[in-house]
Amino acid sequence: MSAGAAAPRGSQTLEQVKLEVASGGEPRADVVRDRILISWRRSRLWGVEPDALDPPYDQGVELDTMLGRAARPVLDRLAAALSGTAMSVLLTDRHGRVLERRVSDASLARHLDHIHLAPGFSYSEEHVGTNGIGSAIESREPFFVAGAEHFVHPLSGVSCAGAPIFHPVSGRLEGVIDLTCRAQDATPLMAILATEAAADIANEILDQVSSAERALLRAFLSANRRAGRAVVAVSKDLVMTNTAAAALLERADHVLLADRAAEIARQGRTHGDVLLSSGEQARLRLETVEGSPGLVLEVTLAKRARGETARAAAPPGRACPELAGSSGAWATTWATVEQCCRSGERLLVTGEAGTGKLALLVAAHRSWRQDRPLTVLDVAELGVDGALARLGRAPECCGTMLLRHLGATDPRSQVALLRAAWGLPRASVWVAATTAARSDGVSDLGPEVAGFFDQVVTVPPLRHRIEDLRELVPALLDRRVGQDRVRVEPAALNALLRHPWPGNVAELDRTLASALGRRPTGPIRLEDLPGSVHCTTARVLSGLEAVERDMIVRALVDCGGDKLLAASRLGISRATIYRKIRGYGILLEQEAHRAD
Ligand SMILES: Nc1ncnc2c1ncn2[C@@H]1O[C@H](COP(=O)(O)OP(=O)(O)OP(=O)(O)O)[C@@H](O)[C@H]1O
Repeated sequence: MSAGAAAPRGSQTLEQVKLEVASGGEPRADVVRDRILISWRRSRLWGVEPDALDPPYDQGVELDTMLGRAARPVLDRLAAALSGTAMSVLLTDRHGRVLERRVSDASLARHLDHIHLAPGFSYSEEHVGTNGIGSAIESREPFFVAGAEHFVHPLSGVSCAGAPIFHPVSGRLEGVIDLTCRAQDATPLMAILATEAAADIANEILDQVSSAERALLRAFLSANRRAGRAVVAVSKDLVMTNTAAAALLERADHVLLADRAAEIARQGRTHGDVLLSSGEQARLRLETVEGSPGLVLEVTLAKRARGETARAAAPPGRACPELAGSSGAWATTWATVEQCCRSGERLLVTGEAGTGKLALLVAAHRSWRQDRPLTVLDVAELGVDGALARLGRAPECCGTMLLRHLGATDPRSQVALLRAAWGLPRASVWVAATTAARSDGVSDLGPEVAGFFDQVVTVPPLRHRIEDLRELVPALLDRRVGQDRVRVEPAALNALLRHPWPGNVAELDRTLASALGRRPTGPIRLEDLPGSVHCTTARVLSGLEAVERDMIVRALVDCGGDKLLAASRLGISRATIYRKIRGYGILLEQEAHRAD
């Protein structure tokens, strides 16, 4: 039986139209189905060649995964039902890599081997062009491709129908279930079967979802029914939002809320405030969920005076005049530091490395105690004995005493240092300390330390106030090369704005220094930025991997984003460069633009 969709329409054959698309032409839309035409255009952009079939192979297929376990009974049922027919069933991961194949017809099995439609091979659109698996992934919908509708000629002998499998709770794409047969045996029922099988697998996943996640889901649904306002559920791996929360929150807020909620919960509180990335101040109500480490949050915007704008409402004070940044989160932090400096309250400043903890304290000193001496004791550099000795001589200092990197020593020594500092006359010496907190908010301080301080403030990581980057970049460049001498081109700025900055402002400063090394007089372009900025992977790379990543980024940039050319320059295969691009999460120029 023929599915009919592959029949040529109009005077041109599908092959002629395809060749026209492959060479950059724009054929009449009525000659080929719209979805197929769009997919052909994507295939051309991926650099897929119509005559070649060269899917990359990765032998590390793992089936003892949530998807593999959920799919097994469905594959068994489907394979039993199709036994004796010339129809195959395949399961792939979310990147189109075949995980499992069931086929009872020996001749079809040989043909599938011939076209590499077998476990380990990737059938993503990026690698083999239009096909039921890769095109279902790209379109996020069931996708049927009949014979000659495949972009590459070697696949025109088969027809396939793929259906995406979505996680029933998080909505994330998990994989694809696909039915493939010889082109002449295709039937429209294939798409229906694949769609039903995908739904069955999603149900199996739901059954597998741990009881903790189910408890979280139940609590989320009940809060959603009850609250009538924005509700968010957060756990280590997932964030669920109701419609009101989805309208209120940006993607960056998800991390922000998860971090802030964990912080509030650690302090044993059920309410807290958070500054959203829009600049709106929001109030959080936390609900712990029995049987789950996840939390359900109700988010309410703080009330504003009529006519007041969000940005004006958020920062309780002005931004620090000496430092770059005017986001609400930064202004709030500065307001606390400034107020403590003014009143002499003893302050502990925590935050991830390089966020600007010391910079804030020094700026506060310059604003309010400029005429008095400033002493910075770096515990990491001086050691406990060195720092204690300097504190012993400190009574002459009637200004500001900053203990930097307090967590660099053990808890007993921390207390010894604080006792010594607390011996300084409070009326004349302002004492503050900084300590690093990891990205999960945990700091290296002993349990007694917080009790020494009047106030504790956490400097938000740069990724939580990423809008400040637009001010930080010119400020940091000015400091290195002088007023307005170098600017950053928009594509490069976009790449900087997309980077998560685990090393915060200090990492941004190093990145700009490295770019200036390449182009001292600017303007700084995308290709001047180090490899780390072009990548989205959160994995910590080994030294060798970092070198390899940088080489690939540089080759891609030199070749104007042409992956094939870059692969031949580097002497690696097309499949390898695609695998590396995906593995390192390398962001190409056109993708950086697309994010605008
Ligand atoms: N808002 C800002 N404007 C301009 N420069 C900044 C700003 N914040 C930080 N910097 C610069 O970034 C670098 C790192 O800042 P700083 O040393 O204060 O961070 P830190 O959080 O104290 O670091 P660590 O965790 O290593 O102790 C410094 O060069 C600092 O001058």
